[in-house]
Amino acid sequence: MTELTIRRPDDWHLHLRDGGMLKGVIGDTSRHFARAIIMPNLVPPVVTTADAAAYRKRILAAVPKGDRFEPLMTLYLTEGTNPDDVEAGHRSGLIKAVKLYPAGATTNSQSGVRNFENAMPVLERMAKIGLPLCVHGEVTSADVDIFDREAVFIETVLDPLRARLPELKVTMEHVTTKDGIDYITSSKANLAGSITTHHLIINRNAILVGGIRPHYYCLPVAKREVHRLALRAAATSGNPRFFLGTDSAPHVDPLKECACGCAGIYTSINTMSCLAHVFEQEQALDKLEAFASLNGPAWYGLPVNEETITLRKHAEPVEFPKKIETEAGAVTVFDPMFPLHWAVTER
Ligand SMILES: NC(=O)N[C@@H](CC(=O)O)C(=O)O
Ligand SMILES: [Zn+2]
Ligand SMILES: [Zn+2]
Repeated sequence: MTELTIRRPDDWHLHLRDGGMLKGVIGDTSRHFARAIIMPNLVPPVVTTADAAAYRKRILAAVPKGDRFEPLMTLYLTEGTNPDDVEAGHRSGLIKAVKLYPAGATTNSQSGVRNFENAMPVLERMAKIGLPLCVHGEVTSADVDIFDREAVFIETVLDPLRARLPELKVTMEHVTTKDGIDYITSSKANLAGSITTHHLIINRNAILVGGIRPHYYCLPVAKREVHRLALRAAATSGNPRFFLGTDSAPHVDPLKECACGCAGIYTSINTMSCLAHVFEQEQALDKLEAFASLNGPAWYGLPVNEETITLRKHAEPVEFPKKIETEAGAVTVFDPMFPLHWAVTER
């Protein structure tokens, strides 16, 4: 197959940041994607419905002319979040999910949840009104190895929470382990998972072999090969519980290339090319539409996109810039370490 037309995809986990960075990255998403779940981990975070409404306006103002893009807004869950504000935001149509960051788990998560008891009133309200909870599923205790943090989170936080609130819809975001995949597959209802582009392509060797490579560092950190293979099997299976969330997370190069670099990989610009490559390798191009365009809307209760995009396989490799320039500074683009031949055809 050398040409594939699918419904226009959506990105169910995206960092757009703000200001000059927002302006520099938004076009790489709106070129291919119709909608995206927008992560609220700004500084300060997007905590209230009013914050989300203002951020949505800034995003729409930055969308390049001619692109149609709908930001799906989320709220950053804190121990002080007001359940009435969350419900009002959801009922108005603005708020599509609430995001749980365990405090200290990842970039800008300082305002996240330390004591889950304090978040229960909001979580109970969400279960009642059917508003999904998106989770960064890692524990943060110093005694848990960083490669085990997802598995330990499932066992000690997620499973007890779901037992206590079985009606709460939970999206386990950026699943990186076989443990996560198995947990989702074996659950009966109200649990789904997003998978990033880069976790389908790299394992932990990419970060550490032959020198330390900060542009492959993200959280949750890439794991062993056995986990990558489990992610690929899940993404290409067609199982409606799994869908694309790129977790494209731009940081300017000086903040990545230093003694204590930020976590995050920038993939918006070449995600669809990378995914077509992966799905072709797995002989599952016929499942790409389910993963990128159908399963996510079904989970979030939204209509699928009516527009389509066409991917074409070129004989010569398709080149992407090594870095994009933004007003905030240069951002290195994810390098899959193999030539890309698939590209979205220009409209
Ligand atoms: N994925 C990352 O490595 N980084 C994200 C935060 C997150 O999604 O955990 C970011 O905001 O930079
Ligand atoms: Zn995260
Ligand atoms: Zn993220």
